[in-house]
Amino acid sequence: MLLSLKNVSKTYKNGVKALDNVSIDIHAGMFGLLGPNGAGKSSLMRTIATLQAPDGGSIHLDDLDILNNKIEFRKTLGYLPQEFGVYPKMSAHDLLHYFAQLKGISNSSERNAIVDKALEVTNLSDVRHKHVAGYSGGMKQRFGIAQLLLNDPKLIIVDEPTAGLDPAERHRFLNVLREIGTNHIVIFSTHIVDDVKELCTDMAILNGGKILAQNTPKNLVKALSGTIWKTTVTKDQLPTYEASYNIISSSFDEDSNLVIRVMNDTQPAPEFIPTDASLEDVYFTTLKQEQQIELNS
Ligand SMILES: Nc1ncnc2c1ncn2[C@@H]1O[C@H](COP(=O)(O)OP(=O)(O)OP(=O)(O)O)[C@@H](O)[C@H]1O
Repeated sequence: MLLSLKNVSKTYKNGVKALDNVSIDIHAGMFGLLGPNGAGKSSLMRTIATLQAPDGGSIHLDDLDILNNKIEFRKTLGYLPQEFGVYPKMSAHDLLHYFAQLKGISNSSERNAIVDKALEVTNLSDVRHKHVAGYSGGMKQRFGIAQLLLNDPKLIIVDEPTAGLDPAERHRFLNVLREIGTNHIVIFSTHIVDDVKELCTDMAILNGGKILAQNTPKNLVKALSGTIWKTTVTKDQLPTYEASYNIISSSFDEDSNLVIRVMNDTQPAPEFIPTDASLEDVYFTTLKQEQQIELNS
């Protein structure tokens, strides 16, 4: 299974270029689309979901030209938007049966099996008779997944599902995605680096509507190996270090020391010690390099 985008661009009427010549191949498994607010993630998701037309480019799911075969494509698509509707006071069980009927699954034993499976995969079997309207944020997100699993989609698109979830709910939700990611293409957008680190077999970093990097999280981290250094500084020293070194990030450690991380091919100064590269380093250096290219152009 392969989703292939070639030169996909989108400029909104207000002149914002949300997608700038995006070309990317996405295989079965969990694909993480990582980018800051306004990067173009939702625009890309909506475009792949055929909810908005790009100005140019093509998108194929295997041999199917999806932009010219929307109806056929949508039968194989499960899309969970960033914000989805308000639910009526109906139980998850009844609501899923209702949606399954709308999707044309009229045979009741077939429908029972499909609904039971969707509830099981999303870990909602125990709360199937509770009203969805009263569910927590995380349960609602999982219900959204249960709903899109009803028609056994090949491609699942989930737009920033972990935003606003507490750590336990986030963990539960990521586990559900991990389970369905084994036999579907799941594209999942987030601005949380840890989501991608924990979950994805392939990833891309998007900013300014452009794909800045694509690879497995492991390979991206490996590419930075040997170039990341850290040292502790005082708050007063920070501006001097900022002026002299390529600081990727700064944060406080468990002893409340301010630790800076720097990218450099060789040891920047004697006080720096080498440290393992992280996916966060990859994310920040990629965004920073892009910023520098923009400034120099
Ligand atoms: N319908 C629209 N009309 C005009 N501009 C838009 C529209 N939708 C998005 N934009 C702009 O396009 C750019 C990309 O937005 P998009 O929502 O795709 O980014 P995002 O990465 O999903 O961000 P967020 O995480 O904040 O949702 C932003 O500058 C946004 O303001």
